[in-house]
Amino acid sequence: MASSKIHSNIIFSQKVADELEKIVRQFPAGKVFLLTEETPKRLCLPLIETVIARYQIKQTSIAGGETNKSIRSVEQVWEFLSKNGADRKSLLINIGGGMLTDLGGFVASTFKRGMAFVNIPTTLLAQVDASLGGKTGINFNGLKNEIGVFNEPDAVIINTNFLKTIDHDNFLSGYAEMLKHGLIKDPAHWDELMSYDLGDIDYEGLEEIIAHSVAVKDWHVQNDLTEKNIRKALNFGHTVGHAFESYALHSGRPILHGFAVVYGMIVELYLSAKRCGFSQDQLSEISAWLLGVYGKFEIEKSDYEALYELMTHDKKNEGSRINFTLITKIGEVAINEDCPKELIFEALDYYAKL
Ligand SMILES: NC(=O)c1ccc[n+]([C@@H]2O[C@H](COP(=O)([O-])OP(=O)(O)OC[C@H]3O[C@@H](n4cnc5c(N)ncnc54)[C@H](O)[C@@H]3O)[C@@H](O)[C@H]2O)c1
Ligand SMILES: O=C(O)C(=O)C[C@@H](O)[C@H](O)[C@H](O)COP(=O)(O)O
Ligand SMILES: [Zn+2]
Repeated sequence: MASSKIHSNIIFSQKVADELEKIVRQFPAGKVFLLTEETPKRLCLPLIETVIARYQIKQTSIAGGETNKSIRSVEQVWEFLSKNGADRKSLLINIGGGMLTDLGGFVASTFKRGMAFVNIPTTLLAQVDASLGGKTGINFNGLKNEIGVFNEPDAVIINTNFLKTIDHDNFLSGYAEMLKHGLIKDPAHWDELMSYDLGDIDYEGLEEIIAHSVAVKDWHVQNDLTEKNIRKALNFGHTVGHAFESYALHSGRPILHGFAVVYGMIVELYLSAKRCGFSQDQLSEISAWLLGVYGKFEIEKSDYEALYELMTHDKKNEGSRINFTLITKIGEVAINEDCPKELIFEALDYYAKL
C-alpha cells in the first residue's frame, strides 16, 4: 500500500501552525473554536499559539481520560459553543488524542446539525487511526462508542513531533492499531512493524511508517465510509477487544484501548485459525510476541459470561449473530464470520491459558 493514495485532506506537516492557518483563514472572524484536554493543552497548544492569538480563537478544555468520553463532556462543549455564538459556518479545531477527536468530532457533527471540524491528533493512536475516517462518538451505558455518527473531518494535520512526549504505554497502544493494519491488509507493513525497535524509538523514521498505517486506514474508509462492508476489516480485534476494555474499566482495572485490541486480536486470531485456516504456527508465534510486548490482562472462566454479554452489543452484529472480522492469512480478511458461543468461550480459554 503506497502512502501516495492517502486522501488529500490528510496533511503530514512539521509546520502545524502554517497548515492550520491556511484553514482558519477560510472562516469568518470570531467563528473559529478550539477544543482540547488538559495534557495536549499544556504540551501541544504552544505550537499553534500564534494562530490562536492572531485569529482570536476561543478555546475550551475538557478533562482527559476514557471516562470523560461521555455525554457530560459533550454537553459542556455544546454549552461553550452556544454561549460563544458558534453557528453552522463555524469551525471546531480538535487537538488531542483519540478520546478528544472522537468526542470533538461528535460535538461538531451534532451542534446545529453540523459545523466544520479539523483534527490535530497528538497521540500515535489518534494519528494512525482515531482522528481519521469519521467514526465520531462517545461511550454510553458502559459500552464503547455506543452513541455517535459517521462524519469525516474537513482536514487532519499530522505532526509526528507531538509524539515525543507520549509515554511508552500510550505509544504501544497506538502501535497496536498499526499492527492491526498490517494484519488486515499489508504484510510489508506488518514486517516493518515486527522489525521496528520499540526499545529505542526512532522518531525520525516514524513519519514514513505512520504514513503506511494511515494508507491502510484511509483505503478502507474511502471504499466503505459507513462500514457496510470492507470497513469491517478495521474492526478486527475489536469485538473481543471492546468487551475487554469495557469490562476492565468497570471492574476497576482499566486498560488502554490498544492493549484491549491486542488481547482481542489474540482471541480473534484463534477464531481465525479455527474458522478460516489461519496458520496455527503463526497464531502461536504472534500470540507469544504480543504478550511479550503488551503483558497480559488476566481473565478467568467466571469472566466469560460478562465478556460475552458485552460482545452481544458489537455494532457489526446482525440479529443474534455475533459477527467477527477474521484473518485468513496476514494481509487478508474474512468479514461477517459469525461464531457460536461455545467457540468464543474456547477462544477465551486459549487466551486465558497463554
Ligand atoms: N474513531 C476511531 O476510528 C477510533 C479509532 C481508534 C481508537 N478510537 C478511540 O480513541 C481513544 C483512544 O485514543 P488515545 O489512545 O489517543 O487516548 P487519549 O486521547 O485518552 O490519549 C491518551 C493519553 O495521552 C495523553 N496525551 C495526548 N496527547 C499527548 C501528547 N502529545 N503527549 C503526551 N500525552 C498526550 C492524553 O492526555 C491521555 O492521557 C479511545 O476512546 C478509542 O475508542 C477511535
Ligand atoms: O475505523 C474503524 O472503522 C475502526 O473500527 C477503527 C477502530 O480502531 C476504532 O477503535 C473504532 O472506534 C471502533 O469503532 P466501533 O464501531 O467498533 O465502535
Ligand atoms: Zn480501535
